[in-house]
Amino acid sequence: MLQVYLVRHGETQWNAERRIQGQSDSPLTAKGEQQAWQVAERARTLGITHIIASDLGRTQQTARIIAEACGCDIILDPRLRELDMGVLEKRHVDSLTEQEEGWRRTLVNGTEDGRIPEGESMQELSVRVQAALADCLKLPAGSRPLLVSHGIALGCLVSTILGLPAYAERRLRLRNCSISRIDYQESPWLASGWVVEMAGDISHLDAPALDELQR
Ligand SMILES: O=C(O)[C@@H](CO)OP(=O)(O)O
Repeated sequence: MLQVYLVRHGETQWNAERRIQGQSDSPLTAKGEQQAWQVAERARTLGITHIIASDLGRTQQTARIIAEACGCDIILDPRLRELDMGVLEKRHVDSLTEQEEGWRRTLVNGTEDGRIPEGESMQELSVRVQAALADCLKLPAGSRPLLVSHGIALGCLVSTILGLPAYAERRLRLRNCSISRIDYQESPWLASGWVVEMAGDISHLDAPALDELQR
């Protein structure tokens, strides 16, 4: 049975300031680095064989810390990037105009193919993160990959495995440096496929970050 671990990157400067990142980027805070070391310490005990990370700076920074602890190389995969939030990237969540807030809600509330102008739909996000996950099935037998990605991207992956719409990610709290695990289960009796073993576990963290975009 293939076990895949999912880790959201550590707290960043813009997470702490409640600024929308998407595919824009800001560095980890000191607390974010500490979270990354703590999740790395936990990952070290899990027999991780591959670290596959979104190519954005914050995920690479987190992945480097985990890779050092696990003694693995990092494979970068742009399909694990955060949802492209178009013209709202870099904006403070409390500074949005009524119209901009409407665009954000279109996504959050799951309007079919809703997107922020110049951004990506949840459906598009879902297709690319699922493709990245499916490629884990091509790794050699006995592999145990750990994916380093983002709040909405990982939430979308877990939601869709559960058979929920991609926008159900808002109902899942995946804090910075939380760990989730999904397994590919082959079963003649139950339907074969991905199974969620745990989601959003932060028991290894001394200083969990707030879920910064919650209101
Ligand atoms: O892009 C962002 O602002 C947040 C949204 O949850 O994602 P992450 O911090 O995980 O990249």
